[in-house]
Amino acid sequence: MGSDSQHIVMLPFMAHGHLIPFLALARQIRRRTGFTVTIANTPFNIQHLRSTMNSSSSSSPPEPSICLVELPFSVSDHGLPANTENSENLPLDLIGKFFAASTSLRNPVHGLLSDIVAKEGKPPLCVISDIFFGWADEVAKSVGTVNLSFSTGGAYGSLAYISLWLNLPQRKADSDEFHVPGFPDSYRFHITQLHQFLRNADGTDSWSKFMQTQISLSLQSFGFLCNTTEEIEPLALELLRKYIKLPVWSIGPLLPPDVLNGSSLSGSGSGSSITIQRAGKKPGISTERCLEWLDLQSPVSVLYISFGSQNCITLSQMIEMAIGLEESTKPFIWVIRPPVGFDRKAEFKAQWLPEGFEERINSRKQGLLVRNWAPQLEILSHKSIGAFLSHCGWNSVLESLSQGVPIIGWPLAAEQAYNSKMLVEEMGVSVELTRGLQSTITWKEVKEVVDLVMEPKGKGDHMRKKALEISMLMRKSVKEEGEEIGSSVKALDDLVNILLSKRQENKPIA
Ligand SMILES: O=c1ccn([C@@H]2O[C@H](COP(=O)(O)OP(=O)(O)O[C@H]3O[C@H](CO)[C@@H](O)[C@H](O)[C@H]3O)[C@@H](O)[C@H]2O)c(=O)[nH]1
Repeated sequence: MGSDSQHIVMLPFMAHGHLIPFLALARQIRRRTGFTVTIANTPFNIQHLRSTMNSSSSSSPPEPSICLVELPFSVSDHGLPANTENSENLPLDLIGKFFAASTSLRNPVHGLLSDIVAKEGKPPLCVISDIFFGWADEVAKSVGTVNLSFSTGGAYGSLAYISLWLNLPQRKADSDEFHVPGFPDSYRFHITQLHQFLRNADGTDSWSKFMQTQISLSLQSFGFLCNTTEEIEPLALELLRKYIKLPVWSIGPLLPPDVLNGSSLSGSGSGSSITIQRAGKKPGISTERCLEWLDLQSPVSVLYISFGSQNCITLSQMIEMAIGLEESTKPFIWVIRPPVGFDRKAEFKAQWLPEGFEERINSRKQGLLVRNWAPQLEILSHKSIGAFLSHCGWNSVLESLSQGVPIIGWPLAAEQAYNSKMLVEEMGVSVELTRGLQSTITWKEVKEVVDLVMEPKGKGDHMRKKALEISMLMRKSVKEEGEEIGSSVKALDDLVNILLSKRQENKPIA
């Protein structure tokens, strides 16, 4: 597909779990089409994206540039403390304010799109906006283009999230288990799978109002993009299409190119031969140190533990987890963030863990604690990794499965519990340890599940086999050359062709 001086504008929500796949999609569009791609966001997040892109270009072949535009956004105008332009540092009680504040980007986005029209003499080919930015549809239409709503989740998780917020079926349920519109009758969701915001929602509270408004507006878009593939979520995509009544292009998994184009998988991972570019955030440990530590471990023996870019567990849950890990004697890497209720930027404190824990696991060479941020993809792609204890954020799920690594789920927020449900019930690549912050998990339960998955010739082997099959399907879906172009690459080509032909016909496409 040749360059045709077209321009696409992308609007991610201000959270790492959204910025990362948006950037991957921007790169994919740029590589595949040569179009100009602009990502617009608040100043902090633009700086983050800029440093991610700069750090990638040092060892990879140079990539065509993506334009980054800063939109004015003042946290104090919205009653938010300093340094909260990204969800990572927000305490739970301010998350609602943060979401509400995001609607203030509407006018700056309108200004940006109008400037593009004035400068280029035509509107951008399309806007691709986060599902939380439902207002972007009207803004796109007002300058004569279309909006595509992009869910950075998978198809199953997105459908559950959309339907739960729009219908609040738990309100009408007469038991803890209930049906969610859009899913077959036999699929039951449990009240404990809903985050407290959703559990408390009654349609009049501020969360319901935000979610119902933004999701409904998003569903008026020209189409819907989903970070998944036809191969790994065929049924969920069918259900999603039927439910939202919009064309859905599945253009994932959106991962750095080397992750899926790298050397063939062996065992649980592709080994450290893959160079994966991340950053923008400083790891709490150097990648070299992590890989050196992993090199000392046996293949498929290490448990990697992380709860993503913004979630953390409670102090008592951390203590039980630590005891369970120590008792299991299995090697592990654990990304430690301040427990719930502590300052999100607090320095690591030994009191968060049982007395002498770090010294003991260091002296036995059993574990490695990483403060705040780990080079996750590099870790997951190392051959010593046997499983990932994860909150089931969708990027973590895709990254884990792309490396054939099975999952121990501990969903905490957003659509994570629905992802976890699918990983267990549909894909057979995960066991759920527990869910939520209310869970009174004990160290014995931690040890039991870790043993179940990590013992050789145990359940983990079966899950690993399934995860490896999924990783192969992912590779197939992003194949860019040869006779069999992958389904996700075709989906992106198809979308671009539709947008271009509408424009050439000079038909109004909104
Ligand atoms: O120490 C860390 C922690 C995270 N990451 C990266 O950060 C991203 C985290 O994304 P994800 O696993 O999806 O978790 P969240 O940051 O929690 O993502 C939010 O966005 C996702 C996509 O919409 C949703 O699925 C989640 O529920 C929502 O919490 C991944 O790419 C990780 O590789 C690191 O590199 N190092």
